[in-house]
Amino acid sequence: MARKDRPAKKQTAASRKPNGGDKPLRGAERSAYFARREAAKVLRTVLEGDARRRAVGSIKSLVYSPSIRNKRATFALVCETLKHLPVIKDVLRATSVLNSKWKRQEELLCIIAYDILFGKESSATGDAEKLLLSRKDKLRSALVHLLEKKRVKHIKELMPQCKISDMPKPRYVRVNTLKMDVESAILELTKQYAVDKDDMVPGLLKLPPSTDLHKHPLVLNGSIFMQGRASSMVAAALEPKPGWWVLDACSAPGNKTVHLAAIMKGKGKIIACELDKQRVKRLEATVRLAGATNVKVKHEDFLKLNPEEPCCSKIRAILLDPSCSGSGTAIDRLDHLLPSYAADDTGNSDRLMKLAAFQKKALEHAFSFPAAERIVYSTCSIHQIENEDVVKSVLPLAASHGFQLAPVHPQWPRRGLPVLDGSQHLLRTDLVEDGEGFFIALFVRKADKRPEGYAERETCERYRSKRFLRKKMDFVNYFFNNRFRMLLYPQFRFKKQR
Ligand SMILES: C[S@@+](CC[C@H](N)C(=O)[O-])C[C@H]1O[C@@H](n2cnc3c(N)ncnc32)[C@H](O)[C@@H]1O
Repeated sequence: MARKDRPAKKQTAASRKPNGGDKPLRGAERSAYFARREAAKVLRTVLEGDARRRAVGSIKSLVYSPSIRNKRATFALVCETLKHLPVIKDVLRATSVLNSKWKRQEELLCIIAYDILFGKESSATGDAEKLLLSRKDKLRSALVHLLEKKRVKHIKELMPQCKISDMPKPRYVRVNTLKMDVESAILELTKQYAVDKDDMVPGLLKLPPSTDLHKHPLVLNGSIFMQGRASSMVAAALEPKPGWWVLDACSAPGNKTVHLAAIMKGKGKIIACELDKQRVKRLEATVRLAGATNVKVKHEDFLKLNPEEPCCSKIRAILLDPSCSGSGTAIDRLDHLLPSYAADDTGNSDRLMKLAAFQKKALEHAFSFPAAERIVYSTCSIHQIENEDVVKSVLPLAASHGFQLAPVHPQWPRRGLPVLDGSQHLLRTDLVEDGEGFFIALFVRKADKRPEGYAERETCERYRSKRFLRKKMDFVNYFFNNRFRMLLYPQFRFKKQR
């Protein structure tokens, strides 16, 4: 093919030569240049999603997508820039850098400004770098001026949200006893790590902070699940018995569903209800991976499940872990670095009130399941409005169905906020002390408070199964008593049997 006929090579960010392409960049310089551009792209997606309160993905998932080449450097740049973002924006505003031409590349300028002000100074490899480096002194004096104005000595004093995230947090894994026993899992994991058994949840193991198990064979084959301590307390608090019918009302991605299946030793039935179609796929994948054959996935709105339907009327335990603000796990997802986090922090935003209204409705619906004896309500939120307030608002209805609050993991030291009767039964985990903020409430219905119909139905079921057994025994006795006659006179077989 003649040279001029060859299709032009598609230019990617990495193949394009920065700085007009006259001088090739050295290795480190080149990777820093591209990491800044990749970080700017991720930062833009994250901030746009946050502004619309519709994240395309978490920071981690965006950085770890295949299109990002330099993942470590990009991740560090995005996180550090986000931590310093309000300060960086103030400095850029004070130095009038963000004119109409550069406004369109605001995220890139923020990344470079971070490097100049707090990181390693950028090399003058691109136009944006050249612009900010030419104003380096102005940027630095604007920062000094800002600190003086806010009456702080160090920039860290302006970033209280970063103190929590710097604390090391142990890695917890839950052994999936449907596939592997706890001792074998410990034996395997201790080949590489220091492993301790958790004293709260059976089968939960504690490993050193920042242990990376994402590619560990036991994780990949579903023998262990990377699940936090507080999250693992939820299914354990429900204590369903093997053989029960159980409902996981809002179940994707299914971590608690498969924990329930393990507690029930794979016996009985779990109905895993999920509204969101995409998340149903993740739920199904989790169930498959765990080998939880007694789980039936239902793509449905929990609020529309009819408690009188045959499958629902048998349900004896309900786990309700509805959508919530996620403020208790925001640190893991790095949400605390986002601008919207500060807005929600007051605990009274519109969004929180809408979530609380849904949570209340869902909990009220759970009480209407006729055979339900135990209901666990949980959130990964630190806000009272989603936790104690929801529980308090449903107490009269709960009582009218014969439910009352019961202690959740009584040995745990942190309990509910004292804003309702029975708050000592509620469980809270603390964002700082425990590294995550969860809330768990357990409602138990006394046997004598079950609706009349249920007691009758149960008696009826018991009666039916007894009658079936009796019939079976009659047949066996008949066969045994008449075996010789049957062999000699084939026409005699079953003649007399009704
Ligand atoms: C906090 S997550 C559940 C996490 C899950 N329990 C686990 O541990 O893996 C809440 C889930 O409820 C689902 N959801 C929200 N509203 C629902 C509804 N009305 N009916 C069923 N599922 C719902 C959401 O799509 C989301 O997947």
